[in-house]
Amino acid sequence: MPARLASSSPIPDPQMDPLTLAIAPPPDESPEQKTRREAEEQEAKRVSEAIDEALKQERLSDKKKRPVKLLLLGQSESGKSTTLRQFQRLYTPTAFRQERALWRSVIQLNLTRSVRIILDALEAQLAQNTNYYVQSHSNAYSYNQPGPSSFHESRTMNIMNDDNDNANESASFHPATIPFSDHLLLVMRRLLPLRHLEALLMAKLAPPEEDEATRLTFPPPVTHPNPHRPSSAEATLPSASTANNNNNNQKAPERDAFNSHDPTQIIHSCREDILDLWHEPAVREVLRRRKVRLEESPGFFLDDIERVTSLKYLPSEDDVLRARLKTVGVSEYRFEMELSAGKESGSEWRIYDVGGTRSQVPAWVPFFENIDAIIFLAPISAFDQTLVEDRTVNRLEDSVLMWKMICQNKMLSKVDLVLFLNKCDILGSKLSSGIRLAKYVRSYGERSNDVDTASKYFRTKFSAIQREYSPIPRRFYGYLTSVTDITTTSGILASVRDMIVREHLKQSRLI
Ligand SMILES: Nc1nc2c(ncn2[C@@H]2O[C@H](COP(=O)(O)OP(=O)(O)OP(=O)(O)O)[C@@H](O)[C@H]2O)c(=O)[nH]1
Ligand SMILES: [Mg+2]
Repeated sequence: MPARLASSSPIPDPQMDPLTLAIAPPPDESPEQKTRREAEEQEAKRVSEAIDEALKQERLSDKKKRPVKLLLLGQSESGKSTTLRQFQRLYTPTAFRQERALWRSVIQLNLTRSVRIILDALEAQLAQNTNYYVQSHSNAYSYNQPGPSSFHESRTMNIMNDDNDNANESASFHPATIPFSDHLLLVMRRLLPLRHLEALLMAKLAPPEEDEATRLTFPPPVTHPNPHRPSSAEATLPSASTANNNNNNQKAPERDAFNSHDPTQIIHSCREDILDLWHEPAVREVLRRRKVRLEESPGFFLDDIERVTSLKYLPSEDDVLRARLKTVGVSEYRFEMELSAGKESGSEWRIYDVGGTRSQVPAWVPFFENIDAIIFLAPISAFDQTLVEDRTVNRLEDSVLMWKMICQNKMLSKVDLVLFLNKCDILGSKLSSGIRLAKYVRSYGERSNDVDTASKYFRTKFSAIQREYSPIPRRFYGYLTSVTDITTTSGILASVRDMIVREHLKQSRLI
């Protein structure tokens, strides 16, 4: 920008600073010289003002072009990546549909893991059966002695698969045992290869230090010196961020990965046994007694065995939303929002999806800058669960602490907060199965143990924390969600999008 010229002064003041003195008119200036000088000064002033105006316009249009930035926060398994996938499904539907095939391995791993969890529970039960059988024979145990807590709640069952009739008879009175039919034992044996398959898929979809899949596709074949130890860079999720330009990954990774150990083949050949296992009443009883609630766990596909184990299985949109793939690091998803009438800005969006485990929380901070809105997910169904990374911490308490931390963060004081009280579907099934919320959340008191009352109670609590902890008053939007549900989530995301675009536009006009 050119320096502005001082207005004329016929007699220079000797006290003036050197710059003013230098540009002051000469003391002996003639009337013609004065006229010319004043015209030049006018012109310079006009140019200076034009430059100022151009800069202002440029700043304004930069701001208008600024992408809308949305950050997804919340603890691990709260539903951040699922929410991101819902955005993808709604706003880049073609890419989302094309990517479905890539999810097959992850879903196969999810299913295989559920089977392994059942096998583990059955083996533990078998050991317990055997234990009581041995005790009944060593005469060292009286059935009248107090036992484990489930002991008195359980109904009496027989130990089967025992060729000693007398022993079986005496153990049959023990309530902590559950009968295993010969067929069940056979099914368990025949499903053993799935343990190996789980390990094989894990080696492909997760780095060695992780115990869950963290990447969608297999790493490129053998560019790394040791193919069994992928680098940590490879461990980061290839991510939804590449929704529009990820087509290179689409060359059916399974084809080259397992020639002789094709997971699809292996899983398909186990189909009948998996079905038998899942529908066996004794298995359900073992799971019930051991409080293994697979239906409410991430990546549950046991109600879709026939479909998921078919040789031509292609994941549906719903499957992709229900699949579990842990986020490591931060993934960015960019997309163009269709322009609608009257919306001159906010067409480019960037959504940041972060990993939610505790060790990853510090990595969120750099993404707090220039954010338009945050969607914070609190899974309210987790009131009776603890964190995977720290079994001493209750998940609901952790969500509340994290919510306080976000509300009171000064860098975020002007950011709009959207709260998704998520997993309401699981909350509903837990409460209707008889689990009492008040047992875990004392302040819930005598309120009715139903999903409507409970979710509204949580909304009031989270909203009060927001009001109390925000450094300055701000806009807050709270929703009760089940983000795996396509119908309800589409409506909620459309409202959230409209709100964010409206506020983004207002900010652009404030410059
Ligand atoms: N039933 C049900 N399942 C849900 C809901 N939201 C998410 N899930 C499932 O919960 C699992 C975890 O969800 P993610 O979206 O991976 O969780 P995240 O917050 O991204 O977790 P990290 O990546 O570890 O931080 C997935 O299998 C989802 O399908 C919900 O509202 N209801
Ligand atoms: Mg995630």
